[in-house]
Amino acid sequence: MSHTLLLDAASASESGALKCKTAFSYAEITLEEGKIDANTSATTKGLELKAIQADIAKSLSIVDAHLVQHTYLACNFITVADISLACSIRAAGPVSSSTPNLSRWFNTIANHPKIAPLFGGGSAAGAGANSGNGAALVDLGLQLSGVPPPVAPTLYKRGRIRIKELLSTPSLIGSTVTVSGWSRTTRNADAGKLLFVELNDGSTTLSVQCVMKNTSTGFDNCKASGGTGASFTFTGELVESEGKGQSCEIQVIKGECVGAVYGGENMTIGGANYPLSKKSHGLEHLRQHAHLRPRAKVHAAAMRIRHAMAFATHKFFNDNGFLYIHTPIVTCADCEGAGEQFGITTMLGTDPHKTDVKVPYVEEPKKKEGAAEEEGGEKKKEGEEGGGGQSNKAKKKAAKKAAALAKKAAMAAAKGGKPEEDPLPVGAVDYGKDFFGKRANLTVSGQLNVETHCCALSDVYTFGPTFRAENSHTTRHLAEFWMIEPEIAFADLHTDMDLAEDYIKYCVRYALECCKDDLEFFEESQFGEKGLIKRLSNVIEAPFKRLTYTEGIELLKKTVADGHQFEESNIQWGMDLGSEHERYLCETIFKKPVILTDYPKEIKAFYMKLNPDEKTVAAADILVPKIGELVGGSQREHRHDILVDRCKESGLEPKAIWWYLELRKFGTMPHAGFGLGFERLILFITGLENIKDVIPFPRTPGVAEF
Ligand SMILES: NC(=O)C[C@H](N)C(=O)O
Repeated sequence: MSHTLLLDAASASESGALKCKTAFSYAEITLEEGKIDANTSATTKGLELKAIQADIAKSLSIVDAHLVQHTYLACNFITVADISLACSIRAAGPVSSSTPNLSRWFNTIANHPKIAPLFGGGSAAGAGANSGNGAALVDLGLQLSGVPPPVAPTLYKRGRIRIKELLSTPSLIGSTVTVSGWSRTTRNADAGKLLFVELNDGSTTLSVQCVMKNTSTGFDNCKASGGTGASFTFTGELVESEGKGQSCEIQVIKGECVGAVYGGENMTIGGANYPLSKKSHGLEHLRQHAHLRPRAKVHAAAMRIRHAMAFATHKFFNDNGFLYIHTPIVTCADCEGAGEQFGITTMLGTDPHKTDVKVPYVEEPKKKEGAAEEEGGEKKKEGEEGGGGQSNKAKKKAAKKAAALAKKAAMAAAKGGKPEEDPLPVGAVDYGKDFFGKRANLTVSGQLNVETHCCALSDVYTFGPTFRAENSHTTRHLAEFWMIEPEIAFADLHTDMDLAEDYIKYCVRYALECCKDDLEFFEESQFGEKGLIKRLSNVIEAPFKRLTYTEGIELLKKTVADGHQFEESNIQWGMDLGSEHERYLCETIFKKPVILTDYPKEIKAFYMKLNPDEKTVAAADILVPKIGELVGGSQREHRHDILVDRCKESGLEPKAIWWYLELRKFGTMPHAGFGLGFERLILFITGLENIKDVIPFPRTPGVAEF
């Protein structure tokens, strides 16, 4: 591994402190034998062994300090820097107990499923290290998408440092730094000669204390800030803190109150009417101030985890060779067939107070002069058809024509071709005159669209907002929510669920590794969950329980027979399980995530593959403690004729999705996919209870204020 490459990778790290003199020469020094490897550069050879060892120890302690706040060396994922240093350390011998973070990091790298076999099980003292094996690197997946360029900001940095970086870089102690953010609290001391500002910039749940003396530039301006919520920029020296509960603080040289809080009477400076004052607020109060709630620790932590999970999602799928497909938000197909879509139209105009809005409707067909003649020579005088009157003969003819058209459309649909449109009933809203020329809706799922790309690009996923106009008032439903929907080619339900389980476990592992501070916050918070980190750790340790719907029903029946009461205790095969049943299975019976498969076809969507028993479909739901259903997926019905039948059985017009049916005509193949509700994943990870608290601006019936 080239040193230059390694140093480049390391310099992409947030901490420049990694660029020490010989840290990366470590690879080439056999410490145990006390001699210098023959490949070592001349410069290194020239150094005294003792000096080298001291330098290495110092370098490793810097790396160790860096790893207090970072999972990996350079990025939030394994890079070439981690692999190379891990290979070197493995070659050199056990990691010293004086560098516990390095030891934790090494174990993480060495136990990575792709690296562990190369490391002979992950022990630093084990045999069989193969740090320079090209084939092994191919196996690591590094070649699949190439190695991304290092993130090396040159233009946008603004000379300020984020508080997370500041608090995790001990080498900054003694240097001059600039921070910007919002005050959590401000406090005067020493008869007004000192000002303490607890500053947070959203990069971490922690704040940094900024101490201003009356001799610092901008003291009076900062003192008149109005307190909690004001925005500041401070420049000063980072020093070790004497106070309890914080490692360092900033002795401010120059401060500026950028935006004061005008929460006093008549918009004067003051905190009286600032809605997010210092005291702790309930979640409902925060929801009512959705524009300010990112300032609250609980929402900020939820948003950081939301970001991390979005990033982890893209990373997981990208690194497994999936392509991200942007499926449309406007659609004319109803994927779930549940009639719960939001329609969109431009026919109402843009002025909400306009009084003369007229929605076009389908009128009775008017007879044109000459047209009647063509159709039967019944020429009428102008005005005769006024009032909607048609002669019996004309009516019959129109009906005959409509019937013929309908037959033609049905035939075309059955064959899978693009049908001609049916004539609309008189009086129906004429969406033909609307923007898209037909009724359009906000999508309820990207699945049908993403399947088209699966049928060419193999493994794909979509991740975007979806909309359901259900009148649900629960803590688990939103009218606008985000869904991740992968679709895999040449795959059955079993592989589909393997993917879902891997993906969920990856997200949990990612959160445990990269969102430690925020998870600890939720563990402690009154709104979070005691034992959260343990619950999450358990999720990744054991396989999810898999059983069929039929087996699940039997277990629930037994539960009722044994005396347990559900709100719905009449458990019957064929019923749609309620959240109480789903939660009982995973929380009480199995105490872990449960994958329930093979549901009755009547309660599932038309596109799910009919099983050989012809009663059930190859569907699967993943039920998790606290939430209930987190994932819903299926193997898709890829046989054309059966799909058309299932479509009709479900009361859907095959012709409305003629293009979807055509996929089964041209090179069909087994494929499968699932949908995971993103907000439910965030509830699962944070331990929060209400879905409205894990999305910036929740949309529920009657609520779209912000
Ligand atoms: N992609 C999927 O399988 C998700 C499914 N269409 C749903 O909306 O729940």
